[in-house]
Amino acid sequence: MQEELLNSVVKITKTRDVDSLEFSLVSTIHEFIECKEIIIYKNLSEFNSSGVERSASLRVDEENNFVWGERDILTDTSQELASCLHSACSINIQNKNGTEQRWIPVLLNDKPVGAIYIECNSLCSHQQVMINAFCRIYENYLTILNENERDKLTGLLNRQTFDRKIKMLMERQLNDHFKIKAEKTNRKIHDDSTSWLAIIDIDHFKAVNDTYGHVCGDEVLLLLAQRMSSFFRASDLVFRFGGEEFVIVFEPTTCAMITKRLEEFRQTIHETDFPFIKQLTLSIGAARMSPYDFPISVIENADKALYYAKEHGRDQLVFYHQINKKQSIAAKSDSDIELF
Ligand SMILES: Nc1nc2c(ncn2[C@@H]2O[C@H](COP(=O)(O)OP(=O)(O)OP(=O)(O)O)[C@@H](O)[C@H]2O)c(=O)[nH]1
Repeated sequence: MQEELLNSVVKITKTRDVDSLEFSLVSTIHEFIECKEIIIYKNLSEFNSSGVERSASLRVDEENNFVWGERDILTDTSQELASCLHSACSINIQNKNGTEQRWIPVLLNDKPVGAIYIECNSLCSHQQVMINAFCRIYENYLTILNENERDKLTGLLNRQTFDRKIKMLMERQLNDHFKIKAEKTNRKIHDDSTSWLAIIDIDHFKAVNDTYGHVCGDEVLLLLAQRMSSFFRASDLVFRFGGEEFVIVFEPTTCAMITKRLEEFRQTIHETDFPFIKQLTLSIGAARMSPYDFPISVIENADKALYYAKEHGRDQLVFYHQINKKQSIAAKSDSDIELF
């Protein structure tokens, strides 16, 4: 038993990213305690977003099959989960049928950033100690991984995390794509719905630093990052790519919807009063991300669109698929001028 326990600790601490850590914790708890359900919840308000995410989850169905759940953003949470996240205290309910439900808070720097839900038969004291120990190991390791995955200044996901997250997203998208293809006869498909990648770059940021100093520049970056986290959905991934450049990867949606969201954000920032500076403007380059694309080529496309936006007056959103059209229109009007 002791050897098994030690092996489990080795398994948990072997992971190198938060997603694998969550799966490792859930499967380890399940190995030692026969649970009906285990769920890891994330409190998104700790990452400047709203709501609660149901992250890794495992359920045992009526035929005793293990079913891993899909990630989901919850619009409504149970009262017990809400008070566990609010009070940072464990909540335990004993049911009449001999089962129990537990919500154990997960703390990061003393703040409740999530909770672990366990539904199982009544636990003996030895099992309770073990569960609490696993949760604390998870919490300690999460603190280290979180520091590695996030940018120190803004708290957004960092450049290093991008490659791994994007690979996972592309794999998921490809699976969904095949699933949808298989179901195509039964479902109405929005063919325009794909993922999108946008690069958001602050205009003339060097002037902000040069005029008001780096501390003010840092404050502007932090405020903009907070705005991004609260404006976009928690399921959209926001990265600080470096300097004053941010990358957002959007869940599948239509071109019309993504245009509306990005334009609204650009306009909101245009109208926001930042400390010291009168006005901050953004240039945005965006590109479609289909399941068969290489991430590097999607970034290159978004970067070309961003370059076009910078070259053509800044403070605007440009899509990669629009550039050729815009260029041929410009070439046409140039030749029209030459004719006269
Ligand atoms: N305060 C602060 N400044 C940063 C940070 N990282 C990069 N910068 C600054 O960001 C500025 C980027 O300048 P440029 O690449 O010339 O871009 P820009 O002035 O925004 O001009 P355009 O992008 O062409 O509109 C440089 O002055 C960097 O020093 C940071 O973490 N904090």
